[in-house]
Amino acid sequence: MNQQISIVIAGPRGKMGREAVSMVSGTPHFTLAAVIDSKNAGKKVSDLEGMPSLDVPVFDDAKLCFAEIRPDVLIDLTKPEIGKVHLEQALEHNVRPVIGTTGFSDEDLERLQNLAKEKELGAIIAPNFAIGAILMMKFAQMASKYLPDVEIIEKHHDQKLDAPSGTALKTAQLVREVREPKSQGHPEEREDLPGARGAELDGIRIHSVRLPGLVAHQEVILGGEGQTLTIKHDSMNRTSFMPGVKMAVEAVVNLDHLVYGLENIIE
Ligand SMILES: NC(=O)C1=CN([C@@H]2O[C@H](COP(=O)(O)OP(=O)(O)OC[C@H]3O[C@@H](n4cnc5c(N)ncnc54)[C@H](OP(=O)(O)O)[C@@H]3O)[C@@H](O)[C@H]2O)C=CC1
Ligand SMILES: O=C(O)C1=N[C@H](C(=O)O)C[C@H](O)C1
Repeated sequence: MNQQISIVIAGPRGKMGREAVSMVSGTPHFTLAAVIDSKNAGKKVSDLEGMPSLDVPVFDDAKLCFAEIRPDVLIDLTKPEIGKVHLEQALEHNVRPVIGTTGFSDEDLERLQNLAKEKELGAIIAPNFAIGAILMMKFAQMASKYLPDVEIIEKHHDQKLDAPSGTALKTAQLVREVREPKSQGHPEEREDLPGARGAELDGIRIHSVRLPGLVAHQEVILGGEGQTLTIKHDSMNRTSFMPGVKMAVEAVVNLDHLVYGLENIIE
């Protein structure tokens, strides 16, 4: 029988938060214990516009919420500067965080990894919860051993705050693990318009597109002599992320350290 897991969601009115509220409240062994919403303290989820009729309290302060509710897991789907703070506060209150919020630097990750280690508490930071996107990243890593010239094009809706996307960064980090840093393109190439060659991580170029109409899409293009390989993933809607969120919640309760990337859970 599945273990009953008590969950708090931060960012419930957001595009991802709404999907998460629906997934958690519809999963028999999950209990939605509270939500964290900085604008609606003291209300119930059922008072929030367009939300399901749930008698679940709304807190504006994460620390207060964790102290009063004592949930097993926090799901954070807010924005970069808030996600980091919530993760730390969750660990301080012995709550295991599942963080979908993107925009973490290498320094942030190291600090948070150390904090989870000190507390011997599970935590997951997942730049992308979609199983197809995780496979796309793994396939790109495998392919870059043989075709080490790699460029990433990520395309998102125009409400996205962070660039490059967490997925593009994670892809570049996975590629970096298996290939030497290298300079791509002509050694004497120049940018006649700054930014024309995109952002760069150890020589891997990342190009970020933001347009209305898009959801979340990424292509990894690898080039070799006389050939290219394109690995592409598209999320058409945000329900595509929910099986991964569910999997992360089920996994984090059995972890005693921070895991960065769901590829470490599905293997
Ligand atoms: N890992 C993954 O697979 C995915 C990750 N993401 C990431 O998830 C995050 C959210 O994305 P998305 O839902 O599209 O964004 P939205 O802007 O739609 O939602 C963000 C929500 O966070 C809320 N928020 C802001 N500050 C706080 C706070 N202090 N406490 C509680 N809630 C707060 C906002 O509320 P308000 O209206 O009050 O500002 C808003 O409702 C982003 O970082 C995005 O990159 C997105 C999709 C998939
Ligand atoms: O903001 C989004 O929408 C998404 N953010 C994540 C990212 O930065 O990679 C995951 C997905 O691409 C959607």
